[in-house]
Amino acid sequence: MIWRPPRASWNAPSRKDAALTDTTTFLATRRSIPIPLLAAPAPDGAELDQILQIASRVPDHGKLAPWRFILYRGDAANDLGKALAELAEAREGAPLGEARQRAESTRLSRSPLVIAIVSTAREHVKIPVWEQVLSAGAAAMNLVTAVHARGYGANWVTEWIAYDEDAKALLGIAADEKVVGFVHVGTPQDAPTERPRPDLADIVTEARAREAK
Ligand SMILES: Cc1cc2nc3c(=O)[nH]c(=O)nc-3n(C[C@H](O)[C@H](O)[C@H](O)COP(=O)(O)O)c2cc1C
Repeated sequence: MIWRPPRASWNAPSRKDAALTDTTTFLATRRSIPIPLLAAPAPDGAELDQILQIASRVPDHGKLAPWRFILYRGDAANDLGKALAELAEAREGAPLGEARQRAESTRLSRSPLVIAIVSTAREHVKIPVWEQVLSAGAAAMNLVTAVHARGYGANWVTEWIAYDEDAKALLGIAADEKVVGFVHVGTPQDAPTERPRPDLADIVTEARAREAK
């Protein structure tokens, strides 16, 4: 069933409460979908534009927009997969086995759409690079959330191609840019199983006032 985002009305307290409940349930139950379960269709046109708009609507100290998105789909995804397989083969100096050949050549076409989130953070007089990178992470998470909110599934991976300069160049990513993630997008063919989540007791502490002298 497609989860439809509530139309929040922030002026009416009763509607607001209802909207927040729905949003909370959505956020509390969202899960990544394994890539093999992401089939066509993927969002496109105005729906994809809306997802990308939401991804770019994130906290961004200094309004630098220190991130960008690249879409891989269709013939381009197939062709770039072949190029990645050739690169892997050249690296290893021997023909890839059948399974490996398939894995590399379908790296960007296992799902109907892959969206790279690229950090374009650079030194700035006021805004630390760290904060620019954090904003890019927020953009990636907003993208994942928006995809799920539209009733599709997403999975955020990096894999070797995120850290290999030759692979990055093939994919249109400059040496001074960093891959935040490749988000695979499609229509879930099955519900994912839940995974263990951290215990709040392990990750939350309460700050205490200093001891009185
Ligand atoms: C930056 C980043 C990189 C990741 N790279 C990979 C990866 O290369 N391969 C992989 O199997 N999972 C990777 N993951 C984890 C998947 O996204 C994983 O399916 C996800 O953590 C599931 O979380 P969820 O159940 O909250 O959706 C990565 C996660 C992050 C945040």
